Amino acid sequence: MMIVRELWREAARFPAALAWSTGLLALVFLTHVAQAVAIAWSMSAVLRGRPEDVLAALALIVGIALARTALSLAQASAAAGLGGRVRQALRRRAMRAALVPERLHDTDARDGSMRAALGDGVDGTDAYVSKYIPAIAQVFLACPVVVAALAVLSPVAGLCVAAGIVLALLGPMAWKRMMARRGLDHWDSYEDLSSDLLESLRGMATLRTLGDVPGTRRRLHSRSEALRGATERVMRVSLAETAVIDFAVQAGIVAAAVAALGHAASGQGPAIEVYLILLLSSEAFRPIRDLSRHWHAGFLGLTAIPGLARIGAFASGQAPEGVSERGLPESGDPQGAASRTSDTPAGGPTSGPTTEQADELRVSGLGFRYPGARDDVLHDLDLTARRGSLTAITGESGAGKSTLFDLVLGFLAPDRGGITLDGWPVSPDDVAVVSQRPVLFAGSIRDNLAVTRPDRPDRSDRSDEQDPDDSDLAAACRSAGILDDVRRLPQGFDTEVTEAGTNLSGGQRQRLALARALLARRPVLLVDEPTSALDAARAAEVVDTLHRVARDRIVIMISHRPETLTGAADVLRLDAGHLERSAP
Ligand SMILES: Nc1ncnc2c1ncn2[C@@H]1O[C@H](COP(=O)(O)OP(=O)(O)OP(=O)(O)O)[C@@H](O)[C@H]1O
Repeated sequence: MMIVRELWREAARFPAALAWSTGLLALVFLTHVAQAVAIAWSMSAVLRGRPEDVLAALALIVGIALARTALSLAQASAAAGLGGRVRQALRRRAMRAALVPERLHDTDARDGSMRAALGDGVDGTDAYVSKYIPAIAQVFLACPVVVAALAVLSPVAGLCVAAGIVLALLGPMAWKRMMARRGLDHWDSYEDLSSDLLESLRGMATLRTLGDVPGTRRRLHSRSEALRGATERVMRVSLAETAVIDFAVQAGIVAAAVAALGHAASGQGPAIEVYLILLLSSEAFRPIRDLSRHWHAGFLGLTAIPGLARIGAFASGQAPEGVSERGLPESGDPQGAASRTSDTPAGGPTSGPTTEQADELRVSGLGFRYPGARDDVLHDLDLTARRGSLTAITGESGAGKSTLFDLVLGFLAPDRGGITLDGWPVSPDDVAVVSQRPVLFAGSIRDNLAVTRPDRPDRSDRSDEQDPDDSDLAAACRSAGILDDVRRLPQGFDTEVTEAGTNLSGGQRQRLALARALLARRPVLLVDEPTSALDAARAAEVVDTLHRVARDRIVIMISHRPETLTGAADVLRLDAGHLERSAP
């Protein structure tokens, strides 16, 4: 018997479902015991030449079998419900923990590991939660009752069966540590393979141009060999546990059979008692056999527990179900976190702007150092960006420009100083951003644009061509210089964008991202290298757009291209974390 505390705690968050599933399992077990009694009765009736008792016993056996079928179906459904609710809670919690700004800066986190933990890792817990936990409860509810009944019939048989049960439960604990270690190895190998596979798929074009496809194939092959080896080692330990349990079960049954024969030979009671000792001693081990079966089926999944703990899937406290640890209902969008991508408004689509317009964004005495770094990235930065004209920031690679943006967006918290908007601390809801590498999602162009709007219509309510907001979309696209491109597409705003926007050019992606940010109607717009993917003519158009946009909102642009700096009210140069004014 193995106790995985994290999963017990999770299952206990659904006490009604757990009790229902366990109760039904106990009833199913009761039908097995009742059937054993009925069989013993029918056999002794045959022996005593009582055909009417034989018929009655057979009818009882059939009735019990039918009842068991119905109970087993209900139990399977209850167990699936319990497992499903626990998986849903784990996934929801893990997503909430994963989709936070801090993760953008977690250099250790790999997307493949996260995908593996959220997918297979969470699913892997199902067998333990839905089958193994109720089976353990069944052992403690049912076995003592049957052992007590056996002890009444034959104390020796009762003792033998009790000893077998104790050995079956405690024996496997002897190598619990080894199991945990091998389980950890297995999950690490699995995560490594998943991460490498995802990275290879994403970077296939680069790998091909670098001529590293065979090398990648070899790397993946060695990862998958490592996983195979780890899986075999894990399964060997799991099989050893099954062997110990089987040994204890068989030894217990044989010893009880010997006791039953002794009982018969000494003529201590009627034949039905001998049959009962034989049949009940076998039934006493049924919950143990179930336990062993479910353990073996679910053990591989349990190796994901450390990975799930790493990504924050387990509840830290004991908040009642339906209420998260932060006191928020566990439903709906995880705090808008999913929407906080690098080119959406920092507050998520549903929060909306706090104010449509503001006059001044002020950065005062801002200092920041990355955790574990030796030096500050930004040193006592002062900067004021005003509505009405564009503020440009330039500087060498690594000077700290993106870090400054992340601080304004609330993705990072300053160590010193602060950032205010018209005198108030800036909120993520005030800021929209267009990043260097805009992220587009699979869906139509309309969906990609509407993702940022506070008044985003429900997809299901949309009547495609007559969408009343099309004028807004068109205006934003015109301002971002992408409207003509969209109109030239076969289905206009309804043209499907493939995953990551790969069916659009880099410049089109950037201009769509700009249109999306404009639609967010936030008082502050941060733009990171908006022209890096554009030719000179397009770049000039986008910069003109930004100048226009800057008339009624605060716009800060990072740019390396000197020609884009012309006309900016303020051009600031970041040099190793220090800000200095530079000639436009
Ligand atoms: N998550 C992180 N952990 C530790 N150091 C980091 C992290 N992100 C960035 N840095 C470091 O902080 C410094 C500033 O990085 P930042 O990305 O802000 O520069 P940048 O001016 O935007 O560069 P670029 O123009 O190349 O985008 C760099 O030295 C970088 O190595």
